[in-house]
Amino acid sequence: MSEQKITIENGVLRVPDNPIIPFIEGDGTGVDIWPAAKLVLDAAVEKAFGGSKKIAWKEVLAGEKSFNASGEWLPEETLNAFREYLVGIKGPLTTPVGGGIRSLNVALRQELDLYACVRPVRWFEGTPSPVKEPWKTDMVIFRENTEDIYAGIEFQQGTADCDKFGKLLEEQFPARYKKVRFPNSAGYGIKPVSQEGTSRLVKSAIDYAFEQKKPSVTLVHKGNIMKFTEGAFRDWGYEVAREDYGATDFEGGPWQIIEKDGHQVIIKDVIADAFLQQILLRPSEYSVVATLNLNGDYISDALAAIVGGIGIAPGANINYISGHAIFEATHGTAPKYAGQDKVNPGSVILSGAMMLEHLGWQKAADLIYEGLGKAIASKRVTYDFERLMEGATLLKCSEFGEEIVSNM
Ligand SMILES: NC(=O)C1=CN([C@@H]2O[C@H](COP(=O)(O)OP(=O)(O)OC[C@H]3O[C@@H](n4cnc5c(N)ncnc54)[C@H](OP(=O)(O)O)[C@@H]3O)[C@@H](O)[C@H]2O)C=CC1
Ligand SMILES: O=C(O)CCC(=O)C(=O)O
Ligand SMILES: [Mg+2]
Repeated sequence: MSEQKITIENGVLRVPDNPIIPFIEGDGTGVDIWPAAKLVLDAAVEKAFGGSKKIAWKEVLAGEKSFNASGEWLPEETLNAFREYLVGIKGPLTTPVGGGIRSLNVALRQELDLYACVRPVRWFEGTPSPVKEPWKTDMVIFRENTEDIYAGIEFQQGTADCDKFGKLLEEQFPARYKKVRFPNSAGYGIKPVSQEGTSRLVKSAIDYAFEQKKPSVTLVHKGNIMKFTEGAFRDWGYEVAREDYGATDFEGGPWQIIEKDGHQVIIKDVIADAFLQQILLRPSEYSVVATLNLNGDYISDALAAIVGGIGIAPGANINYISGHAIFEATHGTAPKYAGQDKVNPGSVILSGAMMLEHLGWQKAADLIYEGLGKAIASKRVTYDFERLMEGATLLKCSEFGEEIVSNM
């Protein structure tokens, strides 16, 4: 078997039996999680395909490991590897609050134009949950990944640039400038939201809903307040449903309905704050969720908490057109646990299972779901679950990986 690149032809991935897959170990708990995840992914592929398929892992550096080695946080070589090999996976990377480097996670998404952050939220039987009926939460978040305030256009209070920007506002847009409550001590952030960015994200959510036979796509926004960004997201979302999918008014509108190949998908919308209470009160009304970058960040952690926490919340950053994808957990580096072989490796493992599905290696992904499900059901779990379960056995991060493998 020779190591080969994954390629894309006419929008279809061509996956060799021994694909080269770049990975970033990650900062903080990355050193604990990555080896456990690799063990599980390799074992699942081996078991599913009896040795006829195998991932050729290629380590690429980013974050603290890279900075210590070369003085660079995100080397061009790493970006080029993800560009060249199309599909990769990563552990979490640190982002300092306030000053310092901007998020490397966000930079990777922007550099590769990975416009859809796809985060499925499902409950595994036996997982401890703060709600009474966690099985009713079964959603997939499509978070716009390249725009919104994550574009990083900010002006720091007290700098010459900030003064210049304030002056521009004052001179060119005096009525709006008057609305700035404390102009002499304000910093500013800009929130770009475009029709192109919205349309491609909402399309990927609608396509997914048809592929997976889901009943609805809900556009989550705060369009009552931010009319020309969040409100425009809603309007453009409905527009793409009508213009690209032939959607028609549902019960008089603005909700829409699309019918295709014997399946119906309702396109609806909800304001973000109402949505955050409804996911606790009426979760079964929501299925696929399309939303902007910041809303999606908040919503993914909130939904993860309902089904067991960010320790088992997976994700993928995908450009459905170019074929580029980087799979990664929803959680961060959890620095207080770094190097303790303690945290739950489930998020990166399930992100890896999503990657295997993306490669068309469903059999291997299913083995991971089976192994993880059985490990949780037998109450042999890491600290985050053990502390909430009665009669559970506490496992280390590495032991939980081994437990999944032995349950495949
Ligand atoms: N995509 C990425 O790489 C991301 C990176 N980050 C970065 O990570 C750093 C730390 O961020 P922070 O806000 O503390 O968020 P984290 O997600 O790292 O941690 C918050 C809490 O979540 C729980 N948690 C996190 N990971 C796991 C796990 N694997 N298993 C079980 N529980 C887990 C822990 O809860 P408890 O204390 O209850 O045990 C932890 O204290 C920051 O630099 C941030 O910018 C953040 C999010 C995503
Ligand atoms: O990049 C970061 O530090 C945070 C990213 C994040 O919170 C997320 O991807 O959910
Ligand atoms: Mg987040």
